[in-house]
Amino acid sequence: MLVVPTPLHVTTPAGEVTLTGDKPVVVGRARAADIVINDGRVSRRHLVLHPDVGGWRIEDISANGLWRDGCRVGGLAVSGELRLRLGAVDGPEVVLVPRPAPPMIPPTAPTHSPGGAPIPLAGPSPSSWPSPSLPSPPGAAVPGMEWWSEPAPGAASAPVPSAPAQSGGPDPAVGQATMVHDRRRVYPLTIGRVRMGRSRDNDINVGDLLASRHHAELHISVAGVELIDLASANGTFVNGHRVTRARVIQRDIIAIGHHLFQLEGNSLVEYVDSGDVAFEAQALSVWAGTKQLMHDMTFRLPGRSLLGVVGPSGAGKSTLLNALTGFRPADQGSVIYAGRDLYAEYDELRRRIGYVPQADPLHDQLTVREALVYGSELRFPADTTAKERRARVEEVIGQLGLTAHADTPVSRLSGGQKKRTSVALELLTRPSLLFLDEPTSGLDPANDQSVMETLRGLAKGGGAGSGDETGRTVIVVTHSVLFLDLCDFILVLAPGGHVAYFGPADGALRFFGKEDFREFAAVFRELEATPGEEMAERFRDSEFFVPSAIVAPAVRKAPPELPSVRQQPVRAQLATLTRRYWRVVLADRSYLRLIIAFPFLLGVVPQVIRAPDGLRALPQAPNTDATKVLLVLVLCACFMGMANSVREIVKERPIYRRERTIGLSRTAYLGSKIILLTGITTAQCLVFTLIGLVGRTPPRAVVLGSPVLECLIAVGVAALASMMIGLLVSTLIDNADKTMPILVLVTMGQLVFSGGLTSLVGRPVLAQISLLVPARWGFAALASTDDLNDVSKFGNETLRTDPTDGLWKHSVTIWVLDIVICVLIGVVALILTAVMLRRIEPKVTRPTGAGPGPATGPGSGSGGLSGGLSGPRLYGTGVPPAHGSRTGRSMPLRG
Ligand SMILES: Nc1ncnc2c1ncn2[C@@H]1O[C@H](COP(=O)(O)OP(=O)(O)OP(=O)(O)O)[C@@H](O)[C@H]1O
Repeated sequence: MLVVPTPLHVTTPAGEVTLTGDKPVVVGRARAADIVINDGRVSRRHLVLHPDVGGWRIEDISANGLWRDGCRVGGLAVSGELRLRLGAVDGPEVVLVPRPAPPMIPPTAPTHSPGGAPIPLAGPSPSSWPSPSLPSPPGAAVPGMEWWSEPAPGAASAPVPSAPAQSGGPDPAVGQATMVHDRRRVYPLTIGRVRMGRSRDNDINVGDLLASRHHAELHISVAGVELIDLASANGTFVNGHRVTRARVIQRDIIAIGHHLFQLEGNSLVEYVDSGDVAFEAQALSVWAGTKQLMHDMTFRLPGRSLLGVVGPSGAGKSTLLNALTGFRPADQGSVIYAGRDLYAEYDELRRRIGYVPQADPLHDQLTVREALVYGSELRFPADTTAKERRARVEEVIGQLGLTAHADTPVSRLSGGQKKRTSVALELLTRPSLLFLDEPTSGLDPANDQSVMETLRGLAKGGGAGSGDETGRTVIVVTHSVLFLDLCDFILVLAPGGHVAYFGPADGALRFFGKEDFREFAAVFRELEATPGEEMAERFRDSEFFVPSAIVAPAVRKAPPELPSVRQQPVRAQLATLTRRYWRVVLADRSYLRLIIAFPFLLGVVPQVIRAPDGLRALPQAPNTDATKVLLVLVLCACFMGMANSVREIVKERPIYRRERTIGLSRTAYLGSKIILLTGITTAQCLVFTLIGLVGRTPPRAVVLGSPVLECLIAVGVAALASMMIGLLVSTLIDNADKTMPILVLVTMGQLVFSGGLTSLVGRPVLAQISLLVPARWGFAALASTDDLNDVSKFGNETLRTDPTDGLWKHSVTIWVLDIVICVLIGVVALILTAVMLRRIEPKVTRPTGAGPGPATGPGSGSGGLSGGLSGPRLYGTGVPPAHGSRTGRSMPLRG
């Protein structure tokens, strides 16, 4: 007979669980703790619960101790109910209640589920909850599922009878309270499998385009509930983290798209994140080195709010936007969405964020509908049908009032319509939070007003029965103040990232003593002239400041590298992007005409050179015309290749940056460029080389039997390698205007280092540099085919004193070497381009070493808003906190 350890019921701010295992359990703030309590007063590893014979023992391993009834206590044995505070007299409470021991179990007890398969025992997900030493005996409670009714033998597929929460099990009502979203449906669970997904043949139909057709499966047994992701495109999440397989217990939040599920009693309750939830910034501070860019930024927005963020240039608006979106998380503080920590659960919650950058991420050549269709292909799982995507596209077109312009190219839209198209692109995935960076910049007042009205409409939603029932939180950073009265709340930033005002729009006018927002320019001047701390102090001392809560600042460690949010396999993305790129090329008629005319026009250039003797060797004189013809050939090809590509990435920067955050694959993006540009450049080279070589073909081939074919290959690889260099340049520069001078410079460099203008043999530095230049190798391959050493009589003491060039040798090895090295240069340029592309991608994690960290944080820093209070303030909105406020929220237990 084995002794089953006495169960211990543990209640913490992080949730409740009954421990039945025989291994010690660590409670602390560290993510690696078995029970994680996210509170600054709790040590990373605060206490250990040791199972002992006949009970449990507590070991204190904290810095600030365990507190009981106002006194610090050391290690204790748990004999009855024990209430402890961690880290301080008023620290988070842990309640320990021993439960009656289960019956003695014979060692031969079954170790398998009724179905026969071994089932991992339930516990907090994802995996490392200490599991009991023995399986649950028949009739006994299952760890983590003590509320679960035991099925009758053979009743595996029968519905689990509804059972009231037993003592010791979590109260279903409490679990319910942790969820602030709309409760939609309750699914009674049965022992067996429950499949969830978008398709109607699932047990639970998830009506969300972000869900895959067959998305995930719940395996329910007496031992617990296991969640298995069915290789979904968009991922299955438990408590904010993507999982492929995880055990779930009460209060764990399972997320599939916007649909959230929780075990409540013996049912699975579905909630839908419709966007109508509170959003809070809590004590956000950002540093760049030792400079603090943002000070204790704290505010709370109820659901369906439109917030306008204004402030003079350099006040910190972009810094705030980056912190709120998680693109560049704050060094200190939290962003709370629907009661959940955005940074901690970013992997899941980032998918609820829509972000419209200042530069519209749109291809001018595409129509509104085309832009949205391609956008939907990139954003939705590969198993969505074109019909499903099309329906959503038409829905957002209608929602944004773009129906009349659906087939208009983006280039012909007004500024306001263009901005609405960018917003439509974001709305495809129904984000609950929509951020816009200066959407009205450059717009006339009429368009400015129409965009702001659109944003207000998006915040409020269309009401019951509409396609957009509940609205969302919309945060707009703007320089334009004319229509700020359309905002529900205004956040005025003072230089240094201080809050100069936060509250209702009309309150801002009264606070700054203005009649109208048109007078707000004077406010900006005042903000620029006054230290940020002083402006913040003024606001804090005013009647407009509503301190509604005090929260402890949370110092954040750098978030881990997150997996990609890719919805589509790379191949599918490659196909979509290539089609879109091709459509863009076709739609731009003038560009299309140019790339078609290019090879014909350039092909004439070598023909202008008089070469009566063609490319052949003359018996008694050097044929200098041959060198000129070959040089012009290779140079035009290099120019053409680079000209094709040098603007391609820089002109699409805003699109690339935005699409990267929604899961665009770098490989697919670069691949689509390479495929199309290679096709265009190769076709151009074919035409151009054939025209250029009319009447002047090298007499003998080296390798392939056809001198023309060899010339085509030599010209082609030089052009393609130059094209890759063009892409690299396009990645490195930040402005398309810089492409022209760089193109000229690089082409001149290719001319000098080609070896056709002047001999590079025996010229140390020049010779080495030339080895990196595609024109050098392309020209060498042409020269090898033509045997240019002989044709130009190099090395012939009596006719030309120039030494022969080893790379021009008319030999198979040398010709192949020339081609291979030229190809390698292209490959290296491509690899560098892929590496350099990272530089222009939005950063989603804090750079290591940024900011002085907690030790020199706000408490010991410049003072700012925190002077006088024990923690940063939460500026209330003047309205009651939404039901999603953080207070009372249970954090999930982590394994
Ligand atoms: N990496 C950095 N290092 C040092 N200072 C920085 C850094 N990034 C931003 N800043 C400074 O932080 C302040 C806030 O910058 P931010 O771009 O957020 O302002 P902004 O209000 O968005 O300005 P604008 O309206 O001109 O876009 C500015 O003074 C800026 O110079």
